[in-house]
Amino acid sequence: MNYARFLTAVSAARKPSPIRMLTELQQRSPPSLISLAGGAPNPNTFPFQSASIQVKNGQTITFDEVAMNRALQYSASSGIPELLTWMKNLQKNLHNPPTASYAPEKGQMEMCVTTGSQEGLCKVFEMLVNPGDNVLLDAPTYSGTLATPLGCNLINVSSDHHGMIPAALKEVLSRWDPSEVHKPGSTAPKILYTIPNGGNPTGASMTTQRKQEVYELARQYDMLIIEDDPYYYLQFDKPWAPTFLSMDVDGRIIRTDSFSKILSSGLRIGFVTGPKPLVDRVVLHIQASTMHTSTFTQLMVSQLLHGWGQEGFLQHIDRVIEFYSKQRDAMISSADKWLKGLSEWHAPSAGMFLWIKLKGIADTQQLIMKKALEKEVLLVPGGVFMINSSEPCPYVRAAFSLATPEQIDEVHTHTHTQEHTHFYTDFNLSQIFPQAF
Ligand SMILES: Cc1ncc(COP(=O)(O)O)c(CNc2cc3ccccc3n(O)c2=O)c1O
Repeated sequence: MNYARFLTAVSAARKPSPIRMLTELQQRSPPSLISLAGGAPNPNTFPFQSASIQVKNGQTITFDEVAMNRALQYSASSGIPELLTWMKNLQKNLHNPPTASYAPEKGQMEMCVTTGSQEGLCKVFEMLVNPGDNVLLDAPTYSGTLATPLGCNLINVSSDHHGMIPAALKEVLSRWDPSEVHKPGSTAPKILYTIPNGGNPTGASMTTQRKQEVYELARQYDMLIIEDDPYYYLQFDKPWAPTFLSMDVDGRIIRTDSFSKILSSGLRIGFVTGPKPLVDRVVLHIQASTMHTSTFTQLMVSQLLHGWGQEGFLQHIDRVIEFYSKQRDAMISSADKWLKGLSEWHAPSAGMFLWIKLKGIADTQQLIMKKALEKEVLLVPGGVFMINSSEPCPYVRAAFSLATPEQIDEVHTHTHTQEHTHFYTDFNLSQIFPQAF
C-alpha cells in the first residue's frame, strides 16, 4: 500500500514534537536518570494524595502516592504502554488481523489511545480528507461523523437493515475507472466510512458476506475503509460478526473502537487501530492538539483491565449485552403494541437504537421537536442523520439505552382531549409513545 497518497498536505507536513519525544524518552529511562529536560510540573506540588475506586465486582483500584504522581503527570501521546499493550492483545485475540505480522512500512497493525472514538474519527478524517474530496458512506449515519469531514463531498451508498449494499457501492464506483484512480487529479473516492454493527441511527448490522464484497471493492479502487465500531461489543448474538480488521490483508482498514458503551462514556477512552504509517500520523496530530488522553483515566482503566484479564473483560461484556438485549426486547415489544400499522422498523441485533419510519408523515422534525417535547418525550428526528439534513425525513431515532422498559411502554395516561384529537387527526400517531401525543 502507498499510504502517502491518502494523506492531506497538513498531515504529511506534521513532524514529531521534540519535546514530546524527550518526555517519552525520559519515561522509558531508568529512575536513576536525572532529567533537566522536560517542562513537566513537579507532582509534589499537586494537591492530590491518593485515590481508591470501588469496582462493582468488589475489586478496588488504588492509586498510592507513587501511582498518583504518575497518574497526574504527562504521558505518551500514543497512550500509556500498559493500556496499549492490553488492547493490542485483545485486538489480536478477537480479530486476528493479518497486518499484526506485517512490517511497519507494509501496514503493520498499530494502535493509539484517543479521547473517545470521536477524537479518533475527527483526527482520521483530518488526516485523510481534503476539501472537495469525494467520501463514501451509508446514510443515515452518525451525526458526529457528518460534522467531521468539513468541505468534502459526501456520497451516499444505499443501505438497508443489513448495512451497506455492495451492489449500490459498485454502482457508485462505476463512475470511475479503477485503473485510473492513481492518476494525478483523479476524483475517485479514497475513503469509505461505515458503522458495521448496531449502526447509529439505524441499528443495522452488516453481514459477513457484505463486508467481504465491500472489502474487495475497496481493494479494486484502492480505498481505505474507516470501520467505526463503537457497538461491536453490543452484538446481542454470538458468534460476533467478523470485522473488516479481521479480513484486512492489504492494511487498508482504520478501525475506531470505544469504551463508551461498555465501561464509561465520561472517561473518554477510545482507540484507533490501523496501519502503522497512518496511526503514527494520528499520534503526531495528538502531540500537536491534546498531547494525550488523560493519564489518570488511562491508568484507572488499565488497572481495571489487568485485574479482569480478557476473560473478565468479556464476562463484563456479557452482562452489558444481557442488559441491552432486554432493553431491545422491551422496545420491540412496545413498538409491536403501540406502533403496528402506524410505523415500520427492523429489530436491531446490536447497539442501542431503533430506527422508526412513521407512516403518513413527510418529516418528523416538527412532531418531535414540538409536539413530543410538549408531552415530555425526547427522540431524535431522522433528518439530523442524513447527508442533507434539510431534506424531509419520515424517521425518528429512539435510543433504548436509558429509559426503563416501563418508561418505554408508558401506558396512555390521559384520554383524548380536543387538542389531542386534532393532533391525532393531523398526524394519526396518538399511539406512538402514547404519553407524547
Ligand atoms: C457511530 C458512533 N461513532 C462514534 C461515536 C463517539 O463515541 P465516543 O467513543 O464516546 O467518542 C458515537 C457516539 N454516539 C453518540 C454519542 C452521544 C454523546 C452525547 C449525547 C448523545 C450522543 N448520541 O446520541 C450518540 O449517538 C457513535 O454512535
